[in-house]
Amino acid sequence: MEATIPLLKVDSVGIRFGGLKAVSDVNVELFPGELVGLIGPNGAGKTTFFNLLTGVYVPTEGTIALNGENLKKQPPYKITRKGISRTFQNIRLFSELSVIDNVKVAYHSLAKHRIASSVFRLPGHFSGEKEMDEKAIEFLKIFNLDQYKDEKAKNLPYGQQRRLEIARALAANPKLLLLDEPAAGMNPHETKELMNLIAFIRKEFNLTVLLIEHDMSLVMGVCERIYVLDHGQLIAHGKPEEIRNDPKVIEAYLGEEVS
Ligand SMILES: Nc1ncnc2c1ncn2[C@@H]1O[C@H](COP(=O)(O)OP(=O)(O)OP(=O)(O)O)[C@@H](O)[C@H]1O
Repeated sequence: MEATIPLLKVDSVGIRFGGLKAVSDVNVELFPGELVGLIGPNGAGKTTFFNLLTGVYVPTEGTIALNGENLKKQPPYKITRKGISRTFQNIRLFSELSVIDNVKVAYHSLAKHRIASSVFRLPGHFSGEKEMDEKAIEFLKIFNLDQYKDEKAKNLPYGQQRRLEIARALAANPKLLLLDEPAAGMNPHETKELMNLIAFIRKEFNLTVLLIEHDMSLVMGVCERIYVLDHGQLIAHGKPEEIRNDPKVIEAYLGEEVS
């Protein structure tokens, strides 16, 4: 089932902020095609871990390798080019740009570092604006957003903005997609649709997906494996049923719903 060579290998990674070990001695392996959850109580270090994977923070200890290549000290735009894309806990769209331009920005982030300013210039691998538009509309169609392509991103309802963020991340052609609470603020119907969509794009684009999510039943329902962080350390990892019954996880979530 699992390939023997991990797509992502995180070895004893950690980072300190002053006296606080926000992430400490974390080991994670993701294999091609997996859909894996990263859970943990508030302040456990989940978003910091994503920031380490994407070059926003440089680890103070340990190594991160994508397809065997060490990513240490690579800036975020280079890591995106190498195949790691993400969404953010708090939506970070270019709110004044149109929906389609928000997707096209992803192509430019592949071509060069100057993102917002370069929206109307052409990266080398597209022969023209028309081809770029067509490709962007293909992505928007997958997320049922094509009819809003000329709307400013800020005018979309919240759930659609969240979907647009994923469309943009996907347009950067990732191997590994990191989703930081993609269903936050969505109603149960939108959440279910989103999870189906994530399952669909994973297959369609041969993605590996690492998903931070607070909704336990959702994580347990869609993820094949789950890592659990608490106070910056991994306290458990395994299949959903193993995680659900793990005493350390239950203790970390004391008072919260685990299943
Ligand atoms: N840039 C920073 N400087 C100082 N402390 C930070 C910084 N970024 C994160 N932290 C701290 O690191 C710890 C982990 O934060 P992080 O946001 O990664 O947790 P989280 O698991 O994503 O939490 P939540 O579920 O609430 O989003 C927290 O104590 C946070 O205050």
